[in-house]
Amino acid sequence: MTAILKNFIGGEWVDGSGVTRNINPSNTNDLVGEYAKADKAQTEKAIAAAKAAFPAWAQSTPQVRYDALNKISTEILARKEELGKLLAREEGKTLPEGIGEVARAGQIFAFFAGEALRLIGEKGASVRPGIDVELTREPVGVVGMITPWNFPIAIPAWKIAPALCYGNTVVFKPAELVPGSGHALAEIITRSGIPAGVFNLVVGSGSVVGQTLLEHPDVAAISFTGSVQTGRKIAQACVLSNPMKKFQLEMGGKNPLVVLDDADLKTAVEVAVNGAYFSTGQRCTASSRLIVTEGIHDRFVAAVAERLNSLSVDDALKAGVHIGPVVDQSQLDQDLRYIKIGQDEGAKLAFGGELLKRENPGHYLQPALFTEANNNMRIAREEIFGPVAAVIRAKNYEEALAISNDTEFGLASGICTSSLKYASHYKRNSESGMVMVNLPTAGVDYHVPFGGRKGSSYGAREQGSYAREFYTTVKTAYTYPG
Ligand SMILES: NC(=O)C1=CN([C@@H]2O[C@H](COP(=O)(O)OP(=O)(O)OC[C@H]3O[C@@H](n4cnc5c(N)ncnc54)[C@H](OP(=O)(O)O)[C@@H]3O)[C@@H](O)[C@H]2O)C=CC1
Ligand SMILES: O=C(O)CCC(=O)C(=O)O
Repeated sequence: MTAILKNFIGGEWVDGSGVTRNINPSNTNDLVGEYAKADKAQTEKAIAAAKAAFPAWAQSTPQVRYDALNKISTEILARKEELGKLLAREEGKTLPEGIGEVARAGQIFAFFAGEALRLIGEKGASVRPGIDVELTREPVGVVGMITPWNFPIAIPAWKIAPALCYGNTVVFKPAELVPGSGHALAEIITRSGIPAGVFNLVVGSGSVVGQTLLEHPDVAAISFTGSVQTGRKIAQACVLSNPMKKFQLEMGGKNPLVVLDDADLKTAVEVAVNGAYFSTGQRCTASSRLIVTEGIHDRFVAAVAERLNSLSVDDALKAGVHIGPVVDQSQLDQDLRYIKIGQDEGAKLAFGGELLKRENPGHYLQPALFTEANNNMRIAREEIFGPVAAVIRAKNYEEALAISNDTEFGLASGICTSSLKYASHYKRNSESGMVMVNLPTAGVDYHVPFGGRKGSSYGAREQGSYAREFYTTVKTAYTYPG
């Protein structure tokens, strides 16, 4: 029997009013851990603690914030193998992917440690004589963070690190499905020397903990990553709350990868397979639409199928595994539902899509490749969020670009080509927030902005120094020295 891991509220580890069980998707007999589940009253306590801690933290020096963030980074990086194993065990990413995600979280904290020292204001002259104008950035206040299950440490890191860096206080609600990495991160943060109340962890459901954060007048801002459906609810709640809350939403994608006749076939296949299927396709940046021109189409499809056939789908912790399990039964049901929808719509299932049996009971799905799909099919329009991609044939670059942009989403996009002309044109005309040339649509850097357009994102960009737009508010001060 392992102990129930507690929530962290106002500088203390506290019991919850229920328990969340964290199950390993590679082996559903394996209980990763049990976590105290917070209720509305405890969430309100966390908000009150964050509110009380805000004035002092907002006034803390850049050195204090640098030291805390740097300490967090150092511990995360020192423990990346152990934490990566926990992540792979609870979410189903492969071990190298899990370790990579943990390292990314450590690097994000290091980046924002430095960023704390770089935040300086601007001074200028007024249009009126004898008056000075100063622009400074101030923290926003208590920030509520609602995060998804697919990046259980990197996404919390890229919200919590900038929030603390710029002087905000935090109430963090990880996805209930994968509380382990969030809990481990919280433990590390509590050892960083930040004062009580500056950071609070409340594990619990979206409908209770999440909703309380949305409704509470003392929460100044909400940073959310997850589904479009929940994102819309969050937007409405933030606008209706009094006072209105600042919010940023990172939601779904239906990311296109264009493959042109002049692409290097080997590169295109690796880019497509990595972008569409690695991390079990459970990335908002995954390439779920492969838009391929006539001249390379058949060779590309055959080579992708051959590559998929060579991949090992198995327990995320086993050495040599390329693709781990789907995160849970409900996501697996969704993936299977869409595979059936694709077949019913007339697309051809050219590879995979079968449930797989492995040594332990887990949610194993063979990566699925559809061909003969068109862009009006539901499998080409709706986010599936699993190891499923559809190849759409295009006559030429112009048609490929039009199909690529014909979507309600606009997170990431990519093109494989050896033509500078088409690469440059695509970078300029692709309606997405992040565009890749001869690189997978998924798997981005941590020091530059992350975010999309259209239905994928709302509000200020995350990551890099652009994160300050969300986590600070600008003050314009006028002085007449007399
Ligand atoms: N863009 C992305 O990165 C992601 C997209 N998705 C998409 O969403 C689909 C469903 O995944 P799911 O996990 O259900 O996504 P959700 O959008 O439901 O969950 C994301 C986060 O929002 C919380 N939440 C849910 N409902 C509310 C609410 N009413 N108020 C406040 N917070 C809430 C969840 O809490 P709880 O702990 O209760 O789940 C979780 O922490 C996937 O199949 C995929 O298509 C999912 C994850 C990430
Ligand atoms: O592709 C990446 O590196 C990040 C993807 C992501 O943030 C997501 O899937 O939510």
